[in-house]
Amino acid sequence: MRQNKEKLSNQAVQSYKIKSQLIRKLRTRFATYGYEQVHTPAFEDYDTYASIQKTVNKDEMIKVIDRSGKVLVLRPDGTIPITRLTALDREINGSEQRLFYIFNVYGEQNSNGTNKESTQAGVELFGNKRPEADAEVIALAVHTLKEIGFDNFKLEVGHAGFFKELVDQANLAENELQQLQELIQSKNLAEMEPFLKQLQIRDELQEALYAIPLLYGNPQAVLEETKAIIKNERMQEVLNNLKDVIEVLTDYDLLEHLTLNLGLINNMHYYTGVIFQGFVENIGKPVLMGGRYDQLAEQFGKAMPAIGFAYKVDVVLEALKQHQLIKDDNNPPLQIYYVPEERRNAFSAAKLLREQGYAVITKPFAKNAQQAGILFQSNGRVIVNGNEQQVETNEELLNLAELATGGV
Ligand SMILES: N[C@@H](Cc1c[nH]c[nH+]1)C(=O)O
Repeated sequence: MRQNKEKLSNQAVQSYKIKSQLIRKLRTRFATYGYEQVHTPAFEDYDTYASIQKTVNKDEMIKVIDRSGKVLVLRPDGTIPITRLTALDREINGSEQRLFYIFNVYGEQNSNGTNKESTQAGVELFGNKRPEADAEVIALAVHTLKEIGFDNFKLEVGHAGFFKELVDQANLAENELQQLQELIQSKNLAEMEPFLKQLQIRDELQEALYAIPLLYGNPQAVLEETKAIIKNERMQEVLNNLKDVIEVLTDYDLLEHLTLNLGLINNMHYYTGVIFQGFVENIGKPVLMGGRYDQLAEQFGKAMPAIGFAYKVDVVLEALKQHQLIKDDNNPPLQIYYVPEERRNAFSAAKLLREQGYAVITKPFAKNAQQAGILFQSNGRVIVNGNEQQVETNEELLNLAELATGGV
């Protein structure tokens, strides 16, 4: 029973608390897989950013001008700065690096265009291009998704190379490619058929593209179906790679959470291998995205394979709210009231309780004010929940504090 439990009326306090609990959970789990936290500045040099290929769309970046007239950009993504940090570190030479970050990214494209700032919590594993590395990172994504509390979630796994190989053969114009991606992403087969018909491409290629949205479901079954549309050696390699990763993942015992989706297309342009997205029930957008990007580090002068993912923390919070998974475990601070002669005693009691981890607010007693908590009154006794009590020892004080806050 929590007698003095008032709902925290302050929305900002409440939502920040929930956000920090989530972040704490992710941070702890990332660390238990051997990942170490790093940070990079929010401001990046625009010129460096603009010169990187396969980065974020320049129009979507938020630019700022400093006093000297230099154009800066607010980091639109976590992977690029972390890759640069790692690539430029001279002490890192081919050795594996497991890093994680929790920071904000900025852009014009975030959440329906209004919210330009969003929090990401991500991991990056550098220096390992084996399927075991892909599986480790995917397993960490699933582990954290489970831990956050969602019952029903799916991790969709695909491959950046698969779609790319097929469309490379089709020689499409930029706008055609864009349209095709959208049709595949929305699995819009009805519109896809006429769209593919009017493209000037071989029948066989049309059929393969039409099949992509259907290559979705149980990993083993999809791997089997995909064999039928393999067009060249490169596509075979992609399929073999996926098969290897799925095989390692089998030993993590989490196949039930995996869906193979060969129509998966991630927004970032740097992906070169396995890609994946985490979805929870009834939320239309992914809560996390990730994949392998083996060529990004080369742009900073070091060849370094890499794979990682990032949670869109704000989307997770939205999902938690919708799934009513937010536990109301707010304990409002304990209030200690005092009459003037008892102020010293009240302060010393508050100090002791704070040292024990209680949140305590002290206030002069006002007659008609609401007084849930402990009142230090003039005769050396206290009133808790309307009952007068004796308090002489520290132990008695702790018992009273427990009584006043509802205890456990
Ligand atoms: N930076 C990617 C996620 C990611 C992290 N590592 C690899 N991919 C994104 O914002 O979508």
